[in-house]
Amino acid sequence: MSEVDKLFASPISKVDDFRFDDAVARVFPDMIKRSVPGYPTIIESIGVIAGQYAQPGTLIYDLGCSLGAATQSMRRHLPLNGCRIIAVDNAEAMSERCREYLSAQDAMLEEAIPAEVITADINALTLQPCSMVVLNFTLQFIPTHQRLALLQRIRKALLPGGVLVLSEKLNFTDSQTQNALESLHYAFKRANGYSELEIAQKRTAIENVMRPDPLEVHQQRLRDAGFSHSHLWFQCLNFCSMIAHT
Ligand SMILES: Nc1ncnc2c1ncn2[C@@H]1O[C@H](C[S@+](CC[C@H]([NH3+])C(=O)[O-])CC(=O)[O-])[C@@H](O)[C@H]1O
Ligand SMILES: O=C(O)C(=O)Cc1ccccc1
Repeated sequence: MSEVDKLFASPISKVDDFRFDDAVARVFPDMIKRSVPGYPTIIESIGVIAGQYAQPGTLIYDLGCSLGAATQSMRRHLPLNGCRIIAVDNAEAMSERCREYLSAQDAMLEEAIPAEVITADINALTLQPCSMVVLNFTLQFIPTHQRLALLQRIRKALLPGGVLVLSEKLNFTDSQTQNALESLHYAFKRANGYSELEIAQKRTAIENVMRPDPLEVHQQRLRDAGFSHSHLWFQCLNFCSMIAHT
């Protein structure tokens, strides 16, 4: 269903800001796997984390679900325990394809917990009581000044014992660390077949729309949002994932 990402392979006279449009949606599985070190491990582990923390009979949110990779993983790992997943994305190109992928999964799995896809802005969505929320590389696309309010709403919706899985690209305040890990990230992309031109043009496309924070900023913001404890459970180069507890 998915194609090879060649979106930035030819010279572009003026690189536009990155958007989750139809062209991106078509190549997204290939793009994210070749761009985010550790992505397959994170996706698989989100299913394992759901197995540990999703409470029977409750709701799980996958916010900024793209094509629903995290939702699919949770459905592979969770028993039929009365849980239900709501996957949300405001990009129609993504949410429409996400519905198709989940229907294909329905046909593959004999029984899976129900999953519904909503096309909506997660900043405007009323969150119902839930035991787990996934923000897998989504918060970095939310304008910085709106991030705390979103985390506060997630914290309020979570039931006692509930968790947030927050995966993000990281920035480092120490320039030596920043340069070393950024350079290794570009080496990772080259090793996955991206050219210097593709790396440079993609970098220009995302620089105004994706703004990574340092780990300490995330940890303080999670505390400010009311989470009692958060910890890193995964890091590969400048990409990480955290679990925040109610
Ligand atoms: N305000 C918003 N409301 C809803 N969706 C949004 C918003 N802003 C951005 N998005 C959506 O967040 C997703 C970010 S991709 C997530 C990968 C996925 N989680 C995965 O597990 O494969 C990460 C990446 O491409 O690096 C896109 O689909 C956006 O449309
Ligand atoms: O490609 C990059 O450099 C990234 O940081 C990750 C990414 C992956 C998919 C869409 C946008 C950004």
